Amino acid sequence: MNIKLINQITKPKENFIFDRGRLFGDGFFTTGLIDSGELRHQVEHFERLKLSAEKLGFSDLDFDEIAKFLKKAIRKVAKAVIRISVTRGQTQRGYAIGADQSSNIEIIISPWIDKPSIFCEVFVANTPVSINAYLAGLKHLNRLDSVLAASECKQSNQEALLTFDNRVICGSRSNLFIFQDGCWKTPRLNDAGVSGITRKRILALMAEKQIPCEVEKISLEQLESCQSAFITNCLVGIWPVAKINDKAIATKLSCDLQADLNFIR
Ligand SMILES: C=C(O[C@@H]1C=C(C(=O)O)C=C[C@H]1N)C(=O)O
Repeated sequence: MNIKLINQITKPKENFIFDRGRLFGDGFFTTGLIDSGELRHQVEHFERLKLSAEKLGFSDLDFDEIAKFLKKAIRKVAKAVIRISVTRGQTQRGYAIGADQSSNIEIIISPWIDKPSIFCEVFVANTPVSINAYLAGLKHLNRLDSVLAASECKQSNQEALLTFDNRVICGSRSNLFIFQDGCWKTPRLNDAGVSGITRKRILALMAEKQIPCEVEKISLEQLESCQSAFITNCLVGIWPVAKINDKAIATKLSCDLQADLNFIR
């Protein structure tokens, strides 16, 4: 544990690390896969960053410059996980946003670790999802609900599902698809959850191949009675579910869909 004192009364010029992202979660991010020196689906990742910047009022970001920096930073990276975080930069104390904000962009490259097993197991977390219709869909830095839900997992092949008011919204680090009543379904994210890049790609591929998929409210009862399910994010791609709340479920439909979409993460 580290304790640090930043006393701006006795040392007003002390170099402080009042980064708004660290202090208030004032920022957003995206996580992706570097393959052969390139960020896979970079266009979609940058679209997401631009959408977050616009929604949260970040006006000083030059995405061409970020792309140039990124290209140089990852050009020799064979395979890794990348996280691009944007915060509203340094601040004086207090929530109000100063006029002279200068965003901080942090690019973290971490070792690639593939999913630990072919199938995953999901369960309904005790931690409820955070509800906020204005922030819904954004991959902003306020991730405490995901942190607490993920801490409920006992094994690396588990995913905790975040719910609210009998609705399943998403996983702590993923989106969810279920097959129920003859159709694929994924939760509507109008008041919570993260609109994942992989989720968006799969919805587009399904539409292109005329595979029906509804974006709608999904109840706990629908989750428990579904015929198949999978979770998605940029690192796992499509991860078929073999157990829901410790009850075995068929994986064939999810595996077949992966083949039908010719899906590559
Ligand atoms: C939280 C990050 O990324 C998310 C978390 C995971 C994970 O825990 O496996 C994977 C992808 C993202 N949804 C991050 O710090 O990169």
